[in-house]
Amino acid sequence: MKRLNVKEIDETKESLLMGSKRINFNYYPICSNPELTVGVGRHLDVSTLTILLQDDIGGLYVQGNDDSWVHVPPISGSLMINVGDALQIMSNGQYKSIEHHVAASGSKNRISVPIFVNPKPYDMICPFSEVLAGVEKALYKQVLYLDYVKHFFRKAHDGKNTIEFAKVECFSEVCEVVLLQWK
Ligand SMILES: O=C(O)CCC(=O)C(=O)O
Ligand SMILES: [Fe+2]
Repeated sequence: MKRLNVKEIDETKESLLMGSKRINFNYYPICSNPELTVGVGRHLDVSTLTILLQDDIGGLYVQGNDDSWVHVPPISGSLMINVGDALQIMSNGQYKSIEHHVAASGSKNRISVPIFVNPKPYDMICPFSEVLAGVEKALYKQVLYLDYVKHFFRKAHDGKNTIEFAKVECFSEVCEVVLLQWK
């Protein structure tokens, strides 16, 4: 992961990047009016990375640059890999989690089984000291990963707003985070 500026993934970083995994089973029943239905509302994943084996049905949309939705081409057997919020935080925004939503299909039932690769629940996450080297400020503060996940599940799917929870709000907090990193 070049943009994390780390040469080696040691045990601590391994735990932070991939210390726990979670699997979802999503079932989208066939729907005669898919445009009138919410499959999964717009959201960001809280993971480091999300891995999803694709089928040939489709329905996953990711946010494009100009606020448009781009349909992920359903290439059966391919892996879709999404960056999640935890990696955005730990990379100080060098990797961006991507907003997405899912629409039901008008012709087929669909099951999706995303694998979420996450920090451990009791890991404190914040931008890696390596990414902060030479950088003016930390964009995100230290948060307990479990608190972040709880915050996510407390809110309805609400697009980009989940990551606001970890944003540094004032300058003194920036200094604190940077100092902690250098100790
Ligand atoms: O069903 C999909 O294609 C993606 C599901 C999803 O975004 C999720 O479970 O977080
Ligand atoms: Fe998702």
